[in-house]
Amino acid sequence: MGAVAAAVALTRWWPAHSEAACLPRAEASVRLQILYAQARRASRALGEARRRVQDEARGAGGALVPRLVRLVAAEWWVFVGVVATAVGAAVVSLWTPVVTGDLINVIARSVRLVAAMDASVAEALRSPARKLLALFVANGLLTFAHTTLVTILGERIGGRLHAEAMDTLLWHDLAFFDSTQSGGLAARLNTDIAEFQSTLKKLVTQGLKSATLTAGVAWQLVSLSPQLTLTLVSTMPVAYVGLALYGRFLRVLRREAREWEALATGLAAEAIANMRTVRSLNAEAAELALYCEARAEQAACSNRFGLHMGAFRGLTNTAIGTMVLVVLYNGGRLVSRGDMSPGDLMAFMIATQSAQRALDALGSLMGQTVRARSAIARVLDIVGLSPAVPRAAGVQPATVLGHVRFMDVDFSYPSRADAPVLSHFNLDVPAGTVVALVGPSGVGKSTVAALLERFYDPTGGEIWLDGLPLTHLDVSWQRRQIGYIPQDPALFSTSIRENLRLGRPAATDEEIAEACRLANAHDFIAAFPAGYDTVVGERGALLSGGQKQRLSIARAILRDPRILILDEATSSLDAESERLVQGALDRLMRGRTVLVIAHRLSTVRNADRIVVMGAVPGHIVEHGTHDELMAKRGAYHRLYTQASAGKAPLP
Ligand SMILES: Nc1ncnc2c1ncn2[C@@H]1O[C@H](COP(=O)(O)OP(=O)(O)OP(=O)(O)O)[C@@H](O)[C@H]1O
Repeated sequence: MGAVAAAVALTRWWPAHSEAACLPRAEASVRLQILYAQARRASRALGEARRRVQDEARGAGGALVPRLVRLVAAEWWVFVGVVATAVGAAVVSLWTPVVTGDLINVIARSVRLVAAMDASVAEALRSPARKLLALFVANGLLTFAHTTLVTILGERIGGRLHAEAMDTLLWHDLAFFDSTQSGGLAARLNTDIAEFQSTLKKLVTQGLKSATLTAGVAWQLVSLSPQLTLTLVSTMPVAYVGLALYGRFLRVLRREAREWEALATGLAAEAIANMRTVRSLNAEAAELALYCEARAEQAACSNRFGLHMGAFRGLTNTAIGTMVLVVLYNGGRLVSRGDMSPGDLMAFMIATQSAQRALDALGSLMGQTVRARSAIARVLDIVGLSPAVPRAAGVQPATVLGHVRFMDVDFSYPSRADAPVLSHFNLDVPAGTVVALVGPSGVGKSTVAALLERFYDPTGGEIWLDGLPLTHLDVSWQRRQIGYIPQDPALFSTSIRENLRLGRPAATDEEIAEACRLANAHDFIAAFPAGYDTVVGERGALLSGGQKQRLSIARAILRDPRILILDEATSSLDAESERLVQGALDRLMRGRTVLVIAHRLSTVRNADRIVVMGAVPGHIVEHGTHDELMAKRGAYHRLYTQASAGKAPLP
């Protein structure tokens, strides 16, 4: 016990005093604890989601094993092939020594009779030699087929899991991503699926082989001495229960290590993705400290896991050794009473050793299975998530005018359920009009846009499009009617052409070029050596803010939506870029319903209606046209005059 405690202390001490200890750990620790708490919360949320899914599906295969069976059953023909070839190869290896023995017996006999029966010895040798050759060839063919099929099985199941997890994530609630580290999530999916694939392959290769060998040897044992076999079998449950309990404990340790690992990978991904910010804030050392700290925690957990895994394996060996001893002891008594010959006892012990080797292989495979089980549980947690906004349900009206109404809408973000952002919020945007939302930062302007996009559902009240609640509409259809131009448009790291095609996959090159002309983007694209095939870098890093904005407008033109949301679309641009972008926007806005979320009041003067939001959640302070609001000399007038005089930042 003392040795184990000392080893545990060592595993805690070692990573903390490695390289990471030289770094500013104090600050890193605080942020890390927060991140870890967040990761645990996300993991708990996933666990809860899993339990919910399991409860819902209870009886229809919600638990892990039935879900795994379903996963494997989808590839049943490959699986049957894999099992058949593995069992076949094991049977061949059980048989090979028997036929080899026959051959040796013939050779032994021939040594005695060679002088008299030369020809018949050669004849007698032929039959076992042919059998042995057939077994070798069969073994070769089975090995070839098995290896091929196992690879196919692993790749097909892995591919299915990747696709299902990605499909779930692409449709899942944004609230989930608000509280989950995306880098960690992607990494976790990759490593977890890889771990499951590799264990599955080992299970159906070594596992099946060892299991078949064990069964074959068990049969040999029973035929040698049923009494001794009973002794052997009766000692097994004691060892098994203890080892199973230990296995459960190991799973918990493994999961904890994986959580730290996912956190560390997420931190690395986040730092790499935000490299410019890291550099400009001189945050390299802090990020490194944070990363090393997370890695050190992961290493401590992994070391603890390794320690207990060692103990687990040691216990397994001791348990098996003890079983052998018990058998030898009882066998000795049988021999002394004359109930068993010494030769049979020797054969029994040899067979027991073969069983031990096979069980040993199964034991170490079980260790890996423990890891793979938690890995696949985490992947299935993700696959089992069900979004609050159903993906394909509801009506798809034939025409859309674009009349939007918010009626008594209450909303708070799921991650901050106790902080209402909108309460009893009302807004009417008639079809074809431009409504601007203005007000101080943080009053919920962007939230209104997010709700209209149905990124979240309101907690109270309703949002209507052309007189139909959004919850009655097919969400994909609804989003097709909306073009969203954010302040910092997201571009993918592919060519300009492919980025624009995201707006309308079927768009021709001519249509793309026309949209870019309307968006004042064609000239700058044509000036690039690769033109429309220019790759824009991650998140469009190789383009300026104004260029990205104009591409985003061209994308919206291609989409041709009835409703437009402009979320501070020109606020971060210089005067020349703003002129180009504003020109493009004016063309795009014509004849559509537009919701403008404005920072700069100068950009909303021409709106049909301006809605001023106040600090009380969802409270509309006043609304009207620019002239009406200026004449009222209220909140808008105050904001406008302060902003024009440069006394206050524009809201
Ligand atoms: N994903 C989120 N999860 C939790 N809270 C959020 C989230 N997004 C915004 N909030 C909170 O909701 C409130 C309203 O935010 P919102 O972005 O809608 O304000 P805004 O008026 O658009 O602000 P700004 O003009 O600065 O963009 C803020 O208190 C903000 O902290």
